[in-house]
Amino acid sequence: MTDPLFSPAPVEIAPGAVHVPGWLDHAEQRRLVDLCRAWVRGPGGMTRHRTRGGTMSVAMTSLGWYWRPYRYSATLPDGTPVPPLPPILGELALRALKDAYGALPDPAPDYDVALVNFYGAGATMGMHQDRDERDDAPVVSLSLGDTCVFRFGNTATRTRPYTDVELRGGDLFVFGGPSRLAYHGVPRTRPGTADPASGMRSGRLNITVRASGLRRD
Ligand SMILES: O=C(O)CCC(=O)C(=O)O
Ligand SMILES: [Fe+2]
Repeated sequence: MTDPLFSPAPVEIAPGAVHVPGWLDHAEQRRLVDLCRAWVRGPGGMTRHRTRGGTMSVAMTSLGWYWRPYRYSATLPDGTPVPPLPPILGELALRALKDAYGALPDPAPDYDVALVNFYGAGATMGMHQDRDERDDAPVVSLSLGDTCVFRFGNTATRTRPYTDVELRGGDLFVFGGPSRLAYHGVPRTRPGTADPASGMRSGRLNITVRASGLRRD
């Protein structure tokens, strides 16, 4: 993606919230899909957490820190330490900021956690804020597999005004600055839309990379 003529163009959805369609090429998508398969087989496994709204339809694994509603911990439920964030995700997050915003903030954020979400057919995610981090670094979201409707709202309410964006496999979405605490959710996915060249036959994966602002001591 170095030729500017072929670079995907960022689209600003709200101040600080940027969608970059087609950000990851097929090889990068396949690499991430393979890594996700390995990560979900890792010590943290995949969990459908119970939240205030009931059991989530999305199955999740955490990397770097363990997330469960509504906090991060340095250990897994069995008491073992959470392995550090895979370096490739920190590197992708910084590249994402450069491409979405045109520049890297100084100092560069210290990304240390990622949540990997798997959406099978019918899975959705209700409107919520990502507010368990103590660092206001932008959230970097990577989508793989099936297309979804990503609803990006405002910081005051779970309801309108919001913008519905189609996120396809390979798309990047970054939200920071005035949009960092905007409500957002996934009201639906579009089963069967995954490009087989991405290495995904069905379902949707989403990886959000975040800076927890927490210290392990
Ligand atoms: O699946 C998505 O695109 C969004 C996921 C999300 O909002 C989250 O993990 O907090
Ligand atoms: Fe979120």
